[in-house]
Amino acid sequence: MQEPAAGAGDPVIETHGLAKRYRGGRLAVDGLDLVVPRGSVFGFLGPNGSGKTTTIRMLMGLIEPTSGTARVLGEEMPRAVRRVLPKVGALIEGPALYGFLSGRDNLVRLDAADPAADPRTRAARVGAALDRVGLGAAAGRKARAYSLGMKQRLGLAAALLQPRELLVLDEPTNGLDPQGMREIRSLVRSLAAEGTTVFLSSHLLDEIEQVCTHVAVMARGRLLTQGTVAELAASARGRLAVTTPDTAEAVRVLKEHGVHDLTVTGDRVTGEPPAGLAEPADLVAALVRAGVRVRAFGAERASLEDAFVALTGEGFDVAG
Ligand SMILES: Nc1ncnc2c1ncn2[C@@H]1O[C@H](COP(=O)(O)OP(=O)(O)OP(=O)(O)O)[C@@H](O)[C@H]1O
Repeated sequence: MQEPAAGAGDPVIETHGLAKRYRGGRLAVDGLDLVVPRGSVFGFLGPNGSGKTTTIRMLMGLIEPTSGTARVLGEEMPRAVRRVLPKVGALIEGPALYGFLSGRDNLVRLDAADPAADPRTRAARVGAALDRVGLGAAAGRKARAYSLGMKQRLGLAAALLQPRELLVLDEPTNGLDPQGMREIRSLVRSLAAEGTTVFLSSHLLDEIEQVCTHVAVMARGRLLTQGTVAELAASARGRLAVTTPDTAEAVRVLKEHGVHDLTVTGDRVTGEPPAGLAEPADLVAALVRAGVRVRAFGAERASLEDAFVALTGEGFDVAG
């Protein structure tokens, strides 16, 4: 059978008006238009309950959308699920592992369940996947003795048994300690460097900033924005910060010049610059003219967190 191949420039995931209402519930996903470029590390960011897992389930053909369409690797889901899924490695809601089997035997069992996997090359394939995730030395230990991070890596190894065009990882670092998180992140980076598109959901902003090239932000089932991480961070302007012993006078002068949302912490005054501010140095000159002793002045770098707060008016669980 001729398979319609997705071209190099086509998005790996594209949805139009994708929506899901669970029986008796409100819209868990509401009119989602998502475009995931090939070669990106795409962060799907949103607080718990914002609809990330529901979206991923629809993308993987595990549940039917209530309305709208989803294309994955150029094909309509869930209609083409059997053609698409072999090209996608997915880690959704923790890997299904047998605790009484070793890490290696878990992979052997999964590989054997894949009708397309050649049994003659199984041992080599399993060995390579274990090495890929750094579990080569622990391959003979029973999976129930694995740490959460090791289990997660074993799940990734399962997703990597076959070469994949796309990896879909639902909260891959959830519940991991910082070391486990670092391991998964560095694995994601190296997979991306080899050309695999990675779509990963997370409720952690700094995780997205560290590993992703692109981001889509979800809240209450709706997509707030999507684009490159750099674009989104640039859309939020950084705060101005002045270090001075004359904080009260500094606040007065800054307010006069349109700086708002001013806060004072010790000898530091920070605030939102006015919309039209072209030259922050003019503010320094004004402060100095008013006799404020300026010890330091700077514009803090806008983070993805600033952008998120600007979008939603809400704070965010940054470090997890
Ligand atoms: N099987 C289900 N039946 C009914 N409602 C559901 C079901 N699964 C999820 N929901 C609801 O849909 C909404 C979105 O949930 P979803 O799991 O997609 O969010 P999420 O962003 O992935 O959050 P989390 O990270 O907590 O899984 C929530 O209000 C949730 O309670």
